[in-house]
Amino acid sequence: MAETREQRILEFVLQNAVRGNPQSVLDHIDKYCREKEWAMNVGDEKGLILDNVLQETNPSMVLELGTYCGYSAIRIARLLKPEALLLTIEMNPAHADVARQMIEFAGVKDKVKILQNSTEHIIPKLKAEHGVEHFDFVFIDHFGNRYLSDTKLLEECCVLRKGTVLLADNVSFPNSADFLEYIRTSGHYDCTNYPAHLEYSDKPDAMERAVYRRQR
Ligand SMILES: C[S@@+](CC[C@H](N)C(=O)[O-])C[C@H]1O[C@@H](n2cnc3c(N)ncnc32)[C@H](O)[C@@H]1O
Repeated sequence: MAETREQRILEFVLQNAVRGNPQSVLDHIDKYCREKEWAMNVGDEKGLILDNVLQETNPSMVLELGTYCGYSAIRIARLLKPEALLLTIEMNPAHADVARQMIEFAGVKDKVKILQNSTEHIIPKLKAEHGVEHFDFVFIDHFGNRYLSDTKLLEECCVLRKGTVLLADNVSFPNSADFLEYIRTSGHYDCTNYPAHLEYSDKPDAMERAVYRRQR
């Protein structure tokens, strides 16, 4: 048996899912995490909110903070239009390695670029080193204590523009309270809350959509 939970999720997918079929990969990750071992993927319930907000936005450039095993990256990539791209940032090399294999197996690797380092290191280099002009959609799903500082960093680095949609997961948890207060009261965003449940559980959780209102 593989040593880490993330490797065990990958092993289950490689043995049971259909190669090149993103939905089959997602379904098998959900099955494993519901039946065998809980894991911090956005999951199927909040995944539907992610799908809907992403499809409404119809983005060309997408950023994700927190790749983990690649579940949400695959969810996003499978809905992107042909020329669109997802950059996803992951600081843990073991997680990035699992995600790379998961994304390759799902057949969406041409749509996803994993940037392996911490968000605070990568965000300031997005324009100079990764050719980014701006993002149309940002999925914020790393650790709650970084949500506020990284949102302000995205603003300072001018990678948001009027209409950019931020979608943040796990906003019911106390360590993202400063983020919620900022996006709801700064006047920079129009916000919508989506009540849901923590992945693979019946505990309450929520996502927050924040549409950037400022001109660059
Ligand atoms: C909740 S998981 C992401 C789940 C993933 N978005 C999904 O739904 O499949 C959070 C991930 O963020 C990573 N992370 C936390 N803080 C980070 C930071 N400052 N920079 C980059 N990655 C970070 C963690 O290592 C972890 O893999």
